[in-house]
Order: sequence, then C-alpha cells, then structure tokens
Amino acid sequence: MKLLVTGGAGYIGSVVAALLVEAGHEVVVLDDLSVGHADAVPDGARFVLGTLREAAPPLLDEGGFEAVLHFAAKSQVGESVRHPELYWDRNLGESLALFDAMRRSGVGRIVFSSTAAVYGEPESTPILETDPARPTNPYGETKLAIDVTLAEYARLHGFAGVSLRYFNVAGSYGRYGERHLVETHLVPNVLKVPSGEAEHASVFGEDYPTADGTCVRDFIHVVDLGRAHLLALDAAVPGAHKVYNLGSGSGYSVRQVIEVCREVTGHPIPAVAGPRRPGDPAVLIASSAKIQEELGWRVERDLTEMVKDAWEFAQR
Ligand SMILES: NC(=O)c1ccc[n+]([C@@H]2O[C@H](COP(=O)([O-])OP(=O)(O)OC[C@H]3O[C@@H](n4cnc5c(N)ncnc54)[C@H](O)[C@@H]3O)[C@@H](O)[C@H]2O)c1
Ligand SMILES: O=c1ccn([C@@H]2O[C@H](COP(=O)(O)OP(=O)(O)O[C@H]3O[C@H](CO)[C@H](O)[C@H](O)[C@H]3O)[C@@H](O)[C@H]2O)c(=O)[nH]1
Repeated sequence: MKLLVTGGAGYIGSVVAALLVEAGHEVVVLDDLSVGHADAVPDGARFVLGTLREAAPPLLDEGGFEAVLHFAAKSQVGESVRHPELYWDRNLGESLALFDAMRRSGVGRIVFSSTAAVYGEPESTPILETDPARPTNPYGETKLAIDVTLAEYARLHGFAGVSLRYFNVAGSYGRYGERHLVETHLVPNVLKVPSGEAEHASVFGEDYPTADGTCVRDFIHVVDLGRAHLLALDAAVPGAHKVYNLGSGSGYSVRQVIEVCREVTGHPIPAVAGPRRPGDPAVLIASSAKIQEELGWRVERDLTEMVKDAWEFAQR
C-alpha cells in the first residue's frame, strides 16, 4: 500500500514507518520537525517537510494513497495544561485539516495514535475500552476529541478508522528510538544517569496508594506497539471506528523500573524522591484483551527487553 505516515520523524512514528517499509509498503513521511529529526525518517521512505494543515492537502492530491497512520501531535501533558490553546490547535485543528484533505482525496483508512490519557483517573484496573473517558488534562481532551471526530467521519463519510490507545511506550528498534529534546518519559530519563547526562533519577512522589508508594504504569515495547499498527491497518472497516487499548496488562512501579534499569546497565543509578508531578494517576494498567481477541495481537517483549533496547539506543 502507499501510506502517509504523519509524525514519522518522531519516536514511535519512525519505528512504525521502518516496520512498514520492511513489510513492503510505499511510505511517505510528513513531519514538520517541530520535535522529530530528519535523520529518523527510515531509509526507503520519502520525506515531506511541513505541517498537516499546509502539506497534507497537496500531498494527498497526488493520489494513490490507500491509508494514513497519524502520529503527529504535541504530547506533553504539563505543557498542555499551561497552553491548552496550542493543543486544541495543533492536535485537533491540524487533525481536522488532515481528515478533510483525506475526505476530499478519497482516502478513508486511518490508524490514529490515541492515548491512555483519555481515561483520566481510572475507577478500576485493568482499564477497558468501554470504561468512562474523562481526561484530566488538555492533552487527553484533544486526543479524545480526535477519537470522537473519527467516529463521526466513519458514520458520515465512511472512514475506516482505528484508534489505538497507547499506555507507556518504551524501547527502540535498531537506529530508531526516543530522543526528545525535552524528555518527560521515565525510562529515557533514568537512563541519563548511566550515560552520564544526569546525576540521579527523580522519583515524582512516593506517597501514592501503591505497594512501594510510587506510581504504577503499564509499559509496552515500541516494536510490539508497531506490530499492532500493521494489524489495525488490515482490520479497519469502512463506516466503522474501532478503539483498542495497547499495553502489556502488567504494572511496574517507578521504583521497579529504576531497578530494572540498574540490572540492565550495571550502574547503581541513585534515585532521589521529590514531590508528586501534578496530574499523575496512581495506577494505569491496560486491558488489551480486545485487540488480542479481535486482531490476534500478542505482547512479545517484556520490560527488561524494553530497557535493554532503550539503553542500546542511548549508547549509540
Ligand atoms: N510516547 C508515548 O508513550 C505515547 C503514549 C501515548 C500516546 N502517544 C502518541 O503517539 C504519537 C507519537 O508519539 P511520540 O512519542 O513518537 O511523539 P514525538 O513527539 O516523538 O513524535 C511526533 C512527531 O510529530 C511531528 N509533528 C507534531 N505536530 C505536527 C504537525 N502539526 N504537523 C507535522 N508534524 C508534526 C513532530 O515533529 C514529531 O516528529 C503522538 O500522537 C502521541 O500523542 C505517545
Ligand atoms: O523522571 C521521571 C519521569 C517520570 N516519572 C514518573 O514515572 C511515571 C511515568 O511517567 P511518564 O512521563 O514516563 O509517562 P506517563 O505515564 O505520564 O505518560 C504516558 O501516558 C500518558 C497517558 O496517561 C500519555 O499518553 C503520555 O504520552 C505517555 O508517555 C509517572 O508516574 C511519572 O511521575 C518519574 O518519577 N520520574
């Protein structure tokens, strides 16, 4: 298939674009490099520099595209609380421009990067797709609004849409990995200690109602996540919008993650506990039963493998 990958110069988009090229697809990456890196675009993919709003319409007008994988977004929770208008414009506004360009050029198949942040503070775990979606920050609100828009485009315009709600993504794939200039994520931040970029790891809060007092998260390897996108592409059905959680179903506390980083790197990684980070739910664990049952997806890589791959990438 000829595929448009938005945000394909970013962390997850570059990994999935590489997997798509390897699977024999013709991949065109559209990215404005606001966060991504031009050298992260996989070999064998064509790169178009621009925003969705400006560059998606002429690109889709070229013709021949069969589907879109939509990763491009702003995704920092704290920034979204300080500048919600930026998130409504850059996430929902740019997505609407993309969907409209798709509609006009007759491309209706889309796989969208949604997030666990749409659920907010869960009432129970593991979280099911049918659980209430009550985001607690503008990032999650804009992602939920895009999910809702896709459901409308499926109903009104026959789009074949799949929203994948990622939990905590980690790991790398060869030369493709996480290198954000402003890094908020736990695993790459902890690995800055053994790579000499930080003195200690920070633990945001140790008074949560969990076994060791630190937050619990559900980590998924970026390659396992990537494989789900290939399945979702095939499973998209015109007129329907499907939603799937993507996590491993297992929870690890912040302290447990730091311990795995110590085991993998052989570095003592001192950890300093500080206050809670505002807006962090205590426990986020996915039920991925739906995607397992409907698409036959399986988790193949555990947290140790995620940290090993992230560490290998950090050392490059
Ligand atoms: N990393 C995670 O743990 C995680 C978890 C849940 C959901 N997600 C979602 O997955 C997607 C990818 O996440 P990531 O960690 O790879 O992010 P990332 O920031 O590394 O990649 C996003 C890419 O999109 C580009 N971009 C942003 N806005 C654009 C626009 N308007 N036009 C063109 N390009 C634009 C950026 O330059 C960047 O290369 C995002 O939508 C994010 O919200 C990520
Ligand atoms: O240096 C750090 C970084 C993070 N944390 C803690 O580690 C946990 C995980 O934090 P991340 O920032 O790695 O991930 P989040 O769970 O906040 O965010 C993930 O899930 C969100 C949905 O809830 C969004 O989708 C987001 O993009 C995705 O990375 C949190 O308890 C956080 O407080 C630390 O203690 N120290």
